[in-house]
Amino acid sequence: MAKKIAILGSTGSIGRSTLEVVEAFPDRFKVVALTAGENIELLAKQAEKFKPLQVACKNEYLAEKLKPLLPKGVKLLHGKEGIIACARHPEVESVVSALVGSAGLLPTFAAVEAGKTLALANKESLVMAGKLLIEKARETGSQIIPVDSEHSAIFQALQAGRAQEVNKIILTASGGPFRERPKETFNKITPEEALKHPNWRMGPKITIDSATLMNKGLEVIEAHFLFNVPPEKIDVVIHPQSIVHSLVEFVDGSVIAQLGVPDMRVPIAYALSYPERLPLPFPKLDLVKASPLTFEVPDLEKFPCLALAYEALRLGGTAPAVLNAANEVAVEVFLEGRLRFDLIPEVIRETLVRADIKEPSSIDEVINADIFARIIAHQIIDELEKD
Ligand SMILES: NC(=O)C1=CN([C@@H]2O[C@H](COP(=O)(O)OP(=O)(O)OC[C@H]3O[C@@H](n4cnc5c(N)ncnc54)[C@H](OP(=O)(O)O)[C@@H]3O)[C@@H](O)[C@H]2O)C=CC1
Ligand SMILES: CC(=O)[C@@H](O)[C@H](O)COP(=O)(O)O
Ligand SMILES: [Mn+2]
Repeated sequence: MAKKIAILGSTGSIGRSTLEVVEAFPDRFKVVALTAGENIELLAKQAEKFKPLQVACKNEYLAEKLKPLLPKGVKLLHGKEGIIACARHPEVESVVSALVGSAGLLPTFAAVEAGKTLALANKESLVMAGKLLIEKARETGSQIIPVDSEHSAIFQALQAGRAQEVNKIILTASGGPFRERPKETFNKITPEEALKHPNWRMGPKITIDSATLMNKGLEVIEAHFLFNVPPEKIDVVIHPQSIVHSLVEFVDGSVIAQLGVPDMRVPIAYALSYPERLPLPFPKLDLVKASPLTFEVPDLEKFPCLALAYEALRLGGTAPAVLNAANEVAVEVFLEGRLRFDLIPEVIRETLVRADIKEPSSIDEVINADIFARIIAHQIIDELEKD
C-alpha cells in the first residue's frame, strides 16, 4: 500500500526534492495534499503531475489566480487555515514539513496534534516551541523523524546504542562561504556572495543562516529537543566537505557517523520510508574522490551567531523563539540590502537583551514572543540605520 503524504512547502527546495523521491517510487507514496506560498504556477504543475486531493496556497488572492490552473476535482484552500487543513487531512499518514521559518510552526504543530508521522525539515518550529511540540507528540503518538541532514545522521547513529550510553552529539558544519574570509571584510559581504553555499543548493533563508553559522546554532537547539541531550553534550565541528553529516560519541569512545554525498533526497527518503531503506537511484559516495575529509574548530568570534544560539538554549523558555524571530528579521532585511552582514548577530544579541523571556505554556505564548521579538528587532535595525 502506498503511504499517503502531505508536503507543506512543496514549491521550495525540500518540497521539490521530496517530489523527486515520490516520482522515483510511485508505488510507495501517494501525494494527498500539497501547499505553496506564492509560487502558484509551480503548485499547479505539481498538482497536474501528482494529482493530490487537496492543495493550499498563501492567501485568497493567489487562490483565485490558482483556481483556473488546477486540474478538475482538486480541492483548493488558502491561508494558514488551508495549510493546516492539509497537515490534518484525515487520509494523510506522513506530513513533510518543508515550510521555511516561523510560518511552519502552526501547520507543524497541527500535524503533531493530529497524530501524523512528521518528516521534519522546518527546524524553526522546533527552535521556537521544541518543548511543546515534543510533549504534544508524546501525547498523540506522533512520530517525529528528522529530515535535516545532520539530525537524520544523528537519528541513524543513535540506533547503534542506548540513550544512556550517549556521551555527546557532534554536529558537522560546512563553515559556509566565509570560512576563510577575514572578519575585517565581513561588513562588505553582499547578499549575492552570502547566497553561494559551497556544498548545498537550498532556499535563501537557510543559505544565509549557513553563512552566519546561525544554521548550526538552530541545529544545536533542534538536536537538544529532538534527542533530549543537554547543550553541554552537543558539539559543533567544521567539516568543509559536508560528507560526514554528523556523529554520535558513545561512552566506550566509539564514534558512529553517517556519511553520504550532500543530497537532501537521501534524508528525505529515509524520513518517509523509516525504518525501511529505499534503493535510491541517485549518485553514491566515492570515498576516494571525496578525500580528504577535514575537521576544524568553529571560530566563534568570527561567527557569533553560533554562541548566541547556545546562549538562548541555556536561557530556555522563549529565548530560542526570540533568537529565531530576530534572526528571521535580520536575514530578511540583509537580503533587502538594508542591513550589513556583520550586524546580523548584533541585532539578535540586542533583541535577546531587550526581550522579556519566560516559560511559554502554550503555542499562543510562543507566537506572542515571536511577534514582540520582531518588533524589537525592527527597532534595533532602525536605530542602526540612524547611526
Ligand atoms: N533546503 C535544504 O536543503 C534544507 C532545508 N532545511 C529546512 O527546511 C525548511 C525549508 O527550507 P527550503 O526548502 O530551503 O526553503 P525554500 O525557501 O526553498 O522553500 C520554502 C517553502 O515554504 C513556502 N512558504 C514560505 N513562506 C510561506 C508562508 N508564509 N506561507 C505558506 N508557505 C510559505 C514556500 O512557498 P513559495 O516558494 O511558493 O512562496 C516554499 O514552498 C527550512 O526550515 C530549512 O531550514 C533543512 C535542511 C536542508
Ligand atoms: C543540508 C542541510 O541539512 C543544511 O542544514 C546544511 O547542513 C547547511 O550547511 P551548513 O553546515 O553550512 O550549515
Ligand atoms: Mn542541516
